[in-house]
Amino acid sequence: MSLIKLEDLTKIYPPYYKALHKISLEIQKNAFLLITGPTGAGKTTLLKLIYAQEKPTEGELYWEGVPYSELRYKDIIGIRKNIGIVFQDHKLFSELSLYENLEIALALARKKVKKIKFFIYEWLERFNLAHKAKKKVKELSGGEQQKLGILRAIIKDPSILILDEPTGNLDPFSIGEVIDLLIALHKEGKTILLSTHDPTIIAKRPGQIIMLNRGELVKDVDIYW
Ligand SMILES: Nc1ncnc2c1ncn2[C@@H]1O[C@H](COP(=O)(O)OP(=O)(O)OP(=O)(O)O)[C@@H](O)[C@H]1O
Repeated sequence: MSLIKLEDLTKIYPPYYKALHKISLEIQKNAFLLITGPTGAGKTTLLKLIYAQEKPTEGELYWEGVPYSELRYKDIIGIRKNIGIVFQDHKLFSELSLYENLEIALALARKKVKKIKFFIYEWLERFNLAHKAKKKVKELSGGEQQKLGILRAIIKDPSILILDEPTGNLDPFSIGEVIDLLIALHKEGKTILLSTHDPTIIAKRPGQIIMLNRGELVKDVDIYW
């Protein structure tokens, strides 16, 4: 059974803007799915529907076979515990340090960690940010903030990572670093859903690539490339 199934999903924003039109897709556990397509194509909307942040106008989503429309609030909270999400505008606490942002992420996820300082520094090291641990987020470059946004999503150890354009502000070197990290996390068993325009990431082909255009799933790019 697929982890997440989308069936004929249509999303219309008021008054009548069709952001997605009859999208059907199955996402398996441990998939690495790249969602690409031009700006305004519906990529963010698709990820919001999967995260249950928006509801479809028509169609249905299934989580391990259970329709989203039958999920109660507490079930949705349960699902979200398994998901680490990286927003386009990363939503970090800019007056707090990198270390404090990660500490808060762990506390909010109610993740108990022995030797928390060591744990956080190990992750910062893996992202090449340990030397900046005590700096305030507002003192970081845009790219460093994006890396921290990804790290904050990963540190609570979710089984699924949803990343919406996570490399928008990054230089080519940092994009390479981030994609290699995501590939490593995928090998460790994570399911990764990533929306991107970035040619470097698409060229790496870490998994299945789908393309949206004006809300339509125009092609499974895997078939053509
Ligand atoms: N809350 C909303 N209300 C009305 N229209 C919306 C809303 N959110 C998105 N849209 C519209 O739906 C369409 C799809 O938006 P979406 O953000 O999903 O695209 P995208 O592919 O992620 O674009 P980008 O690559 O620029 O982030 C756009 O035309 C957008 O203006």
